[in-house]
Amino acid sequence: MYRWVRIAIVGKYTDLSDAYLSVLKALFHASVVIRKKLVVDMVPSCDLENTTKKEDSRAYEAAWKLLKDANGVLLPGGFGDRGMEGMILAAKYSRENNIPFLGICLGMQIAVIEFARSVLCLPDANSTEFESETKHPCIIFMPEGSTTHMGGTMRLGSRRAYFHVKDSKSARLYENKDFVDERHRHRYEVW
Ligand SMILES: NC(=O)CC[C@H](N)C(=O)O
Repeated sequence: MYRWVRIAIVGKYTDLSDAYLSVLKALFHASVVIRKKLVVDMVPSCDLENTTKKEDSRAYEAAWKLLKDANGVLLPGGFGDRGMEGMILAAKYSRENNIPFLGICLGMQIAVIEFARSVLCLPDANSTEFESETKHPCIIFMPEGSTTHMGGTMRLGSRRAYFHVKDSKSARLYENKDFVDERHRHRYEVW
């Protein structure tokens, strides 16, 4: 048993202290339940990328060390393509090394893109948020949204999601209920 639990949050807003406040609070509550001292390392996703390796090798090494020292990796939400490839690298590293991983919002979409690229052998797989003409769109703009209006196109607030696979890991987390109502805040979804 470790006394500590080290979680790496790999995101693009790591400079903004309150950007991931709710995630930090949730991690803290979870650490109390499992009686471990929580250590959170903020890893700027851009720093995991090859461009940083060339431009600032110390930042690159530091980011990878934090990722490799983590007991768990959390990819939080976000918008736009900056730092996206670094998040994909973090998802790939976690999957290939069996590191407990949680992707929230954008983080979950990133995990889907990474799986499509690495496991389904679709190297061009992407979200249309980052590459509108991608050959293999696996995250797409939601049909109920509008491509022309920026305001009011977000799926916001409570939405019902049904579990199609009984006794899956996520269903078990919700005590095998038939559905859950969770808060949403996004424009894109898994195809
Ligand atoms: N909340 C989020 O992380 C948003 C994810 C993604 N940018 C979308 O709009 O779907």
